[in-house]
Amino acid sequence: MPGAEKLGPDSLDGLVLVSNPAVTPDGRYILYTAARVSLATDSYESSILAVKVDSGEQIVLQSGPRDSCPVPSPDGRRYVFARKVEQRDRRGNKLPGIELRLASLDAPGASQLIARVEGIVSLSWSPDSRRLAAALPMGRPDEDVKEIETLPVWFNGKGFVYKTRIEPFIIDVDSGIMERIELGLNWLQVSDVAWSPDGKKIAISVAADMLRPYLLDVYVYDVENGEAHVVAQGLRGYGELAWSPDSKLLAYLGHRGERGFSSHQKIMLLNPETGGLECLTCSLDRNAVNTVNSDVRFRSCLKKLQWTIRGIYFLVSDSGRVILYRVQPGMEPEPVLDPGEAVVDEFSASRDGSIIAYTLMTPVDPKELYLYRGMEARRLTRHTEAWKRRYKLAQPRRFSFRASDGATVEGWVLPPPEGVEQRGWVLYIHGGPKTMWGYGFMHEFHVLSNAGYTVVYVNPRGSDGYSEDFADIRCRYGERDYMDLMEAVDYVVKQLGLPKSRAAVMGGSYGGFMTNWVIGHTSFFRAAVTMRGISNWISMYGTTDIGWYFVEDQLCCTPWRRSDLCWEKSPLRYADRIETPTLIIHSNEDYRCWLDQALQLYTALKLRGVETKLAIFPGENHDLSRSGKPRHRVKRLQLILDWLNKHIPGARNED
Ligand SMILES: CSCC[C@H](NC=O)C(=O)N[C@@H](CC(C)C)C(=O)N[C@@H](Cc1ccccc1)C(=O)O
Repeated sequence: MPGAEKLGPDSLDGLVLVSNPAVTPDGRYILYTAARVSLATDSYESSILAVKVDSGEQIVLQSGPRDSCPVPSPDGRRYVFARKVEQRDRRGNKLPGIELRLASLDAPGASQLIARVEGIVSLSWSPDSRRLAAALPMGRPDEDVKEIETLPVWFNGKGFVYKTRIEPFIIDVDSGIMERIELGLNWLQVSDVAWSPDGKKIAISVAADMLRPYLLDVYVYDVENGEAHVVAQGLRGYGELAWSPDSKLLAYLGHRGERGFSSHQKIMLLNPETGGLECLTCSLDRNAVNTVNSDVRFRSCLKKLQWTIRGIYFLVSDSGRVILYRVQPGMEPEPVLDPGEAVVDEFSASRDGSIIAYTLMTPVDPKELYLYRGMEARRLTRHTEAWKRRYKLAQPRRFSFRASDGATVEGWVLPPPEGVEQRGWVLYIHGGPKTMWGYGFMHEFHVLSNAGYTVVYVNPRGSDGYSEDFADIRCRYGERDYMDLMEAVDYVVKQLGLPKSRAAVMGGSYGGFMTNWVIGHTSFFRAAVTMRGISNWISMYGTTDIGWYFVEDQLCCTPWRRSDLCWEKSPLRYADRIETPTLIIHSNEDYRCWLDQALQLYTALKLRGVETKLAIFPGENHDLSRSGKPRHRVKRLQLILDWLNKHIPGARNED
């Protein structure tokens, strides 16, 4: 029976975010994190729980409130986890602080501090369960005047990183003694570490070229003699690594940059002896990672690929769904767990691959923990059930249409729930551009739909979930992607009967860029909300964490090479055409798309007399809508609703 309460902005309160399903290698326990959103404490209160696979019994391992990321040991007896601690330097600047702790699965509660670190990028147990390979960020910014000689200066979610190197270590878990693995590099950012099953080697993927940090080299470190040698160079992508069960081969998650940052992530087989590389998933022509958008996720430390005796497991984004796949060298990739119109969000497999723990979500179900065994899927938790019972959630409907160049474009409409009067509708544009809308749970969409707005969300060209060619809009931002979106608008008006005069457009990041672009090219929409967006590619280039290489790759220009193109593709260039009332939302620590992007648009609209408002969220970053402080998230949603309600009048008979 659906509940009667309206799902408003503050319905975030009490929602439990289930994440990090980590099965012990022997398949006896599944450890996971449950984080409760609390408006009272303005935080995510996270604890670590476990389910006994055989009995289904649930155990609280760490009651929190800031514990997450359990990583079980190979012998299945212990686990390490992260405890967030508040740290400040002498001047009171906030510093990220993590305690890496060790606990026993037989004695819930008790835990022992291993190390106090600034973050954890990657962890991998030694097969004897006595040591950990770790990639840890080292080096803090100057407390007062920042004296900077490197790039990037800052990084979204991390702050000033100009002195940070991400270095590989071996940690003895019982003594806490940390030993640095020397790779002989001056500047390095390790992205992953993987200890081989025979215990002899640690594979490390690392960026060593400060000006091209997207280029990754793979090293193999010999644990016995302490020597490291390069086995592959100049790879790209996520850089995650997994050893074959016989410790002879490596699986590498990434690509060779065939289509720059528009390339699909692929599972590549790397022979560390010969340096030979073979693509195992190219025939799929789908991205071998999960890129579906959702705003109900919590920190997870699970690997994105895992090699068991049954093969290499990984997720695939496909037409809004996320499917668990497996591939064996020399064979074609095969789906293992296709959830239908749903998303397998994260997974882990037992050593023999017979047990798979995963989280699953649908557009109307926030994430819960599931178990897959013997071809059967079983739900193990019900953390979100009571929350769900309070509200009425509408079901989205999928549509597709043939774009003017013949391609098929997919989208969904989420109407208001039964009994809620339709006020208007919103075209909501996703970020990336290489992410996808689909079957992920979007709390924000339900807030809009409960307020009477049908949400229209479309995967235009540039999106993920389709072929690599579909995702590749390099040098052509604002062209085919814009046409797909406006053709979708035409479709929902003509075919689905959405009212022409009560439409708004909104989006974040690339979706914020596109919102700015849309209002500079049409006055169709009554209101716009642009969030964490881009208005000027020239200033974007040099002010952000990834700007200097992402802009060149995607826009094909720099401020001094083909700058005319950067400017031609900048929404600010068309500011004199904008008539749409526009709410601009930005965070003052957004180092992905810096605040100058919002300020320039705001100033232009103000001077031109277009109705506008700028909301700056202090202490928040690019991820405000997904992991910002709960009260800020509520405030943000309220601002959006107020703007829509003001500019989309409920004039029902206008069309
Ligand atoms: C180093 S290449 C990856 C860039 C990245 N793409 C991921 O989707 C990205 O941050 N893109 C921005 C726009 C870009 C700065 C022009 C973006 O649109 N981000 C999206 C996607 C995203 C989703 C979840 C977490 C991070 C990014 C957004 O913020 O919604």
